Amino acid sequence: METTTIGFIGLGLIGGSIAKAIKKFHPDYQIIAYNRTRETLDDAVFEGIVDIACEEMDSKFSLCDYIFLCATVDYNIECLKWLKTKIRPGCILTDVGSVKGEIHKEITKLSMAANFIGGHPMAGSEKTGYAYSSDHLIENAYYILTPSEEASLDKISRYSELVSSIGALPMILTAQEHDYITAAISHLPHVVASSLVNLVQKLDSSDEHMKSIAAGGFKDITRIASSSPYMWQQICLENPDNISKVLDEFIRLIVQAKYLIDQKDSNGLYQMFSSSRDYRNSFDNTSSGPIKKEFALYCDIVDETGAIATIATILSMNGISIKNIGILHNREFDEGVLKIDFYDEEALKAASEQLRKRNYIIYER
Ligand SMILES: NC(=O)C1=CN([C@@H]2O[C@H](COP(=O)(O)OP(=O)(O)OC[C@H]3O[C@@H](n4cnc5c(N)ncnc54)[C@H](O)[C@@H]3O)[C@@H](O)[C@H]2O)C=CC1
Ligand SMILES: O=C(O)C(=O)Cc1ccc(O)cc1
Repeated sequence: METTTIGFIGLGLIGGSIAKAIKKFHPDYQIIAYNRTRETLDDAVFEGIVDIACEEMDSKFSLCDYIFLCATVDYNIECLKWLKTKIRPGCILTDVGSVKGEIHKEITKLSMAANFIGGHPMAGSEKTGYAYSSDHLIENAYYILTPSEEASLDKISRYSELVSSIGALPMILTAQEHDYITAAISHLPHVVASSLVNLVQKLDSSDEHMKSIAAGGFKDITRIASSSPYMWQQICLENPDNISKVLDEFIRLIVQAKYLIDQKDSNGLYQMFSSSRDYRNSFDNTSSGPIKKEFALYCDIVDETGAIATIATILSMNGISIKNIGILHNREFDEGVLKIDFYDEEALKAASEQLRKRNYIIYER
């Protein structure tokens, strides 16, 4: 039987992560990739992720059963004209872009709808580049599919199966539904995070006290302000109507909050914070979706040199990989604790057991 061949145009955070997940679950699949920076392709070939590296948009893409467009949303669209003459009839052409309406319009214009199923893994980070990609980035994440009207059921079910087989959760939406939903839960938050950071920069004095003191809460809600400016510029340019619509609603809520504060409306303020707390607490944290499942433990440590290294050594001696480690200061843990993130539940359980055995005080939440 012929091997399945999968092409990638753009091999950064998302392209790299999907390629790595495909190689992990389907080591026999052949991967062809083109990326603007050649070193990325060299790294991916060296790691055994990419089998055929292309110097340019190469006619080898005609071999592909699937082609993933994984560059920025504008470039994904730019590639279509070239691909139109190259893809084979049964090829499933897809993208991972954060906006779907524009690419669907172009696909229809170019009469490529029978081959196109839009895709969008709802996972990622503020980092860019292949170096940050990983085979588990999209694990348990919703992976939205927006099939063109002309895409056959066979293609849709084949693509859904591929998505499930690499550990993600396929969900089918129309491009319009997708762009409205992501405007609210992804695009607006990036605009808000960026505006909050710009606000503090504007208000801070020359001694930068605001910047120095900015603590957990501010950093939590502004992490995504460190994302790629070009990527987010392009996303805003492709989904302006939906972003503007949800922004209008957001501005209304901000004006309302200001009014409650100006009026010292204690009931209104309590209502505002309690309704957001209740709704936020009702979010499902078990599939990563926009909120990643965490496998974290919190550990009291004494403030002395080598304390973190000792814990890291205990875990590594027991074959437990750490995803992230750092001191956390917040009200819940007055003294500060060490927060350690793991890749999965098994590692979390094993780590708790090992550390408890050595009399560390562990909190799991
Ligand atoms: N960053 C994130 O968390 C998420 C991003 N997305 C979408 O995924 C797409 C890619 O984003 P990332 O992987 O984060 O970006 P990235 O910057 O890590 O990767 C993009 C890759 O495409 C390559 N590229 C860009 N322009 C090119 C061109 N003209 N020719 C050839 N290669 C080119 C770059 O060299 C880079 O390797 C975007 O469309 C974004 O909307 C979707 C879900 C999450
Ligand atoms: O870093 C985060 O939390 C993100 O929000 C990542 C992200 C960026 C773009 C997307 O289209 C989807 C997810």
